[in-house]
Amino acid sequence: MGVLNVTPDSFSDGGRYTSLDAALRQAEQMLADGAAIIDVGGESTRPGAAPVSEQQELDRVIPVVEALHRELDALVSVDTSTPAVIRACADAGAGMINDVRSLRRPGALEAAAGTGLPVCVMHMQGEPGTMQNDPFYEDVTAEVIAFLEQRVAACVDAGIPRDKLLVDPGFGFAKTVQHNLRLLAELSQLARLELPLLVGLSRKSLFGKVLDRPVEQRLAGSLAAAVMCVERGARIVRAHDVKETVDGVRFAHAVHRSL
Ligand SMILES: Nc1nc2[nH]c(S[C@@H](C(=O)O)c3ccccc3)nc2c(=O)[nH]1
Repeated sequence: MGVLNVTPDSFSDGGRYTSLDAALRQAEQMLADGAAIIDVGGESTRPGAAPVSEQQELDRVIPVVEALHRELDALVSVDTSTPAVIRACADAGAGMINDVRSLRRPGALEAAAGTGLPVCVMHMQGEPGTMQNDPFYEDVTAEVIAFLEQRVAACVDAGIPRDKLLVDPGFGFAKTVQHNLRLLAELSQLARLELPLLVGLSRKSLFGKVLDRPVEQRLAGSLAAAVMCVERGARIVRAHDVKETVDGVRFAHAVHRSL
């Protein structure tokens, strides 16, 4: 899953793709590099980021989704929590909803159910603006699993078939370094959910803290983590550096096929 940030303040490519043409070129490159999905995000979930209005999010995301669908026929995932954006993106040709808030906003469950699209639900405590203020867990892995089970049940109750759901532990969302490391070490336990596992670690501050690397020097750490996640059952890896990540994942698969 290649990351296409169309927010002016997304931390790793700060607004480089605000122009539609640049976004298309980047998406085309990621597909050529082996991405199966392009994840389009119009709301920066950076801690402390200014909230984006619904219209701003629509203006950023819809033209990109339409162009990706029309020009590249790509499987487009939309990183949004906003019901109006969920509906508009489905109409514009999006193929998947990726909501870091797990459809907890009022109307989001109904909007997602109405689109018939696959949905990824992700663990996060609280909101991006405050989530890193001293997050606490008795057992982070058990609590992430319980949260995901609860969101899966809410989606099924809202009419989203279970076979349209994916789960994601939400690395870097409301978690300390220790929480993230523990969650990765115990990632195999999420197999209990019996749903496809999506992970997103690419270039996150976790690598800055553990490896003391700035965001532009986190490829090695991100690749190590991607391979570790695949070895522990991850089926989709959300990444900025698609070409390199695809090679790492392909190599991990080759090793597993030898068994
Ligand atoms: N499903 C799924 N969707 C995601 N969207 C993101 S935004 C994140 C980033 O690093 O891109 C981010 C976090 C904080 C600030 C900026 C960007 N992370 C995930 C993830 O881990 N899983």
